[in-house]
Amino acid sequence: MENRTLGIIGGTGWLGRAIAEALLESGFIKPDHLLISNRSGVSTFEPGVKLLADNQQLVDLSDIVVLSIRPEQFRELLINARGKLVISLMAGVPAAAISAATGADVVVRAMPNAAVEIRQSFTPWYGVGNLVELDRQWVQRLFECVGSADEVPDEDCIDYLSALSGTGPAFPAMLQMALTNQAVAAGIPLAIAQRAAQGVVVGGGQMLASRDPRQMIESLMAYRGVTAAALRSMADQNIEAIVGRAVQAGAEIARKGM
Ligand SMILES: NC(=O)C1=CN([C@@H]2O[C@H](COP(=O)(O)OP(=O)(O)OC[C@H]3O[C@@H](n4cnc5c(N)ncnc54)[C@H](OP(=O)(O)O)[C@@H]3O)[C@@H](O)[C@H]2O)C=CC1
Ligand SMILES: O=C(O)[C@@H]1CCC=N1
Repeated sequence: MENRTLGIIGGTGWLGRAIAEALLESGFIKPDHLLISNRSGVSTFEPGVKLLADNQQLVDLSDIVVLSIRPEQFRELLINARGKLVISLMAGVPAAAISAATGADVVVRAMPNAAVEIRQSFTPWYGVGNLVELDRQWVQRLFECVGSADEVPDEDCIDYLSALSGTGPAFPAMLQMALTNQAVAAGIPLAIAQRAAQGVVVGGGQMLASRDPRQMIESLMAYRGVTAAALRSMADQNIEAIVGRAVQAGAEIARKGM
């Protein structure tokens, strides 16, 4: 299983590059079993990792092919991947469209997020076609090299989770900006507002790595003071519905196809 060659089309991009680096660092893939392709010919990988200009050559030399290009770039991609396991990271491109365009009978759709950079992505994935147990385990282990991963029960979960977890740092970044901007509007100096908001998002996020969010909220609400007033205001304005609509808006784009 470890001797299979993995080819990453778009392996010098944001996701592809971080995943490739993690696979090499963890020893999951040896440099001579990793192939990368892009259009520009620019790569900063160690010399053992082959950079190819020809996507079909990458496919022919690979057992497993990862598509880590943007959906609009996929429309121009011409490859025949019949007989290969194709793993797509693309948002909003259905497995059926990938099969039709590449000839691959077995397609895995996976949805990591930008936290692959720090090996803390959550990656849901779903296989279409006859994905054998060995490949299933391989895919799971591959994405565990960049964080945690789960096989999900159907392809629609991928479209929904593209908006929920594929967006990665986007929601926390939005919260951090809102906290900063509102603090500045309330008269707090900008640098202090920025540090305070970052402390909330980063420090709070790190605590939640090992704590249950409901218990955390209940513990802080028990003071019946500042936190309770702030959170009650959010609940009164139905924060869950706002979050739900935001995720649905993203999921609709993924379902509609890009
Ligand atoms: N970034 C994110 O947070 C997330 C991204 N995704 C999905 O992952 C996919 C990749 O995104 P991301 O890594 O951010 O994108 P990037 O734009 O960073 O990377 C795309 C890569 O593809 C290469 N490329 C483009 N066209 C071709 C081609 N025809 N043949 C070979 N290589 C090509 C580019 O290199 P060059 O220009 O040299 O060709 C580049 O290295 C997208 O489909 C996106 O939907 C999913 C979840 C999160
Ligand atoms: O926004 C996008 O389309 C991609 C997929 C999920 C995160 N980034």
